[in-house]
Amino acid sequence: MSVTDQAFVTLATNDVYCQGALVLGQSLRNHTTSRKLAVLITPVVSSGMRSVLRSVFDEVIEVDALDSADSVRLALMQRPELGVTFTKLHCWTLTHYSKCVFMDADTLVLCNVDELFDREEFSAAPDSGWPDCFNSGVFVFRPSLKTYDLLLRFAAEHGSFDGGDQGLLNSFFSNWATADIGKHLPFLYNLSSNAVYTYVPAFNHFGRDAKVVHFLGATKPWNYKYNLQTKRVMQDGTTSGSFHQLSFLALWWNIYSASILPLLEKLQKMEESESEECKHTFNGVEITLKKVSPSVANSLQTPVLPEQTYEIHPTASSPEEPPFEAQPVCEVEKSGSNIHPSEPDRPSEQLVFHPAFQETSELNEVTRSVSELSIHFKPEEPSPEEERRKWEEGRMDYMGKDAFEHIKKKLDAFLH
Ligand SMILES: O=c1ccn([C@@H]2O[C@H](COP(=O)(O)OP(=O)(O)O[C@H]3O[C@H](CO)[C@@H](O)[C@H](O)[C@H]3O)[C@@H](O)[C@H]2O)c(=O)[nH]1
Ligand SMILES: [Mn+2]
Repeated sequence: MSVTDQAFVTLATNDVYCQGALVLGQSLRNHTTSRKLAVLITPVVSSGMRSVLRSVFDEVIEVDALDSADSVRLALMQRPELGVTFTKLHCWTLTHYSKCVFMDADTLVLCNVDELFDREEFSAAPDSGWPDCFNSGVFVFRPSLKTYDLLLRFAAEHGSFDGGDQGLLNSFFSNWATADIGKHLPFLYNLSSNAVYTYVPAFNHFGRDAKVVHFLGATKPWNYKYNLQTKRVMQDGTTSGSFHQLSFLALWWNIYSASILPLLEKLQKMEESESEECKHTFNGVEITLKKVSPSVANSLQTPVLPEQTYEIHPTASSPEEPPFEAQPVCEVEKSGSNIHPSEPDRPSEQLVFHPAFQETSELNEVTRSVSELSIHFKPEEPSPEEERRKWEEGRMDYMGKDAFEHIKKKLDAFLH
């Protein structure tokens, strides 16, 4: 029975985070939620991505990155670092819902979590870094313009101790840690993927009951590459991960390749660039499918069946990026079913067929010839005028291209 006045809400301020929102939305659908799905976006999200979002979410709601409550707005304009934070707060304006569950775009549900709607505002799970604070990646709230206004005022007045929404919300709902244990969601509803290795025995003991995985931190699932043949996440040389972490990442990519990629293809026939790869290009995002050259593909000895555990053939992927081999990640199907034996959308059931290649090749050839899937963030180069304006406003990129070492290099080049 569907409940129309309650919703899961997420946020994607750009096309990159949309990839996460889509996988989250699809995971909620796969586990047959009875609630509505809503996504907040900002004006920069491309029209193509919006139409893909609409096929997964019931509502795609555009909000301004900085708008609303005029008196507070000015004060907030002085604090550009609160921009994204502020955008998350817009979820309180969704007053056509009586109760909502906010979920970060970098979360993924592993089973139906509709029971979260039995909780009251403000319920959240402890943060693994500082358990007296809650993590703001999953929380139960009641939309209310009054609360929204109070939050904006609070933000303008006090800022955020961590510069993000989590610090702000923890200061605002400051009695969360002590007032009502009913508002402490079990950690299983917001399992940070790094907790998998920070407390291994606990993960081994409780992890099978995980309900929501949260890929918090700098490296998101879409920053990895995925091998479609082996259904493994490929290691980029700088990341290491435990078996379970990689399993969760593989699950993310499995949903992405099985359910999201076909939606993107429907929208836009894959652009065949060189013979080697196919690309989807959105606003600042490029989704790439790399093909293995036929000779390499033919050299694969093992038939590619998703249920099978097999060794990765090193030539199956690009030489500079060896697939992750230290852990038996190909067992992701098994590990998944260990966690929730009865869940329907475990990776093993999902096979990816790429229509762009189907016309020319047989099934096996398809899975053999499409090898690597990756998403690239391509920020648009700011114009010289824009750069100059930033300098004049004192907004240099001290850590990046305006770092002293770079400026020194330029000076040296100039003086020589
Ligand atoms: O450019 C961005 C950045 C963030 N988001 C949204 O904001 C959420 C939070 O950002 P995220 O990158 O997921 O942050 P975390 O790595 O999860 O870090 C923590 O710190 C954040 C800032 O306080 C909190 O929002 C998170 O809940 C908390 O887990 C994302 O999931 C998205 O929904 C965007 O849409 N665009
Ligand atoms: Mn997050």
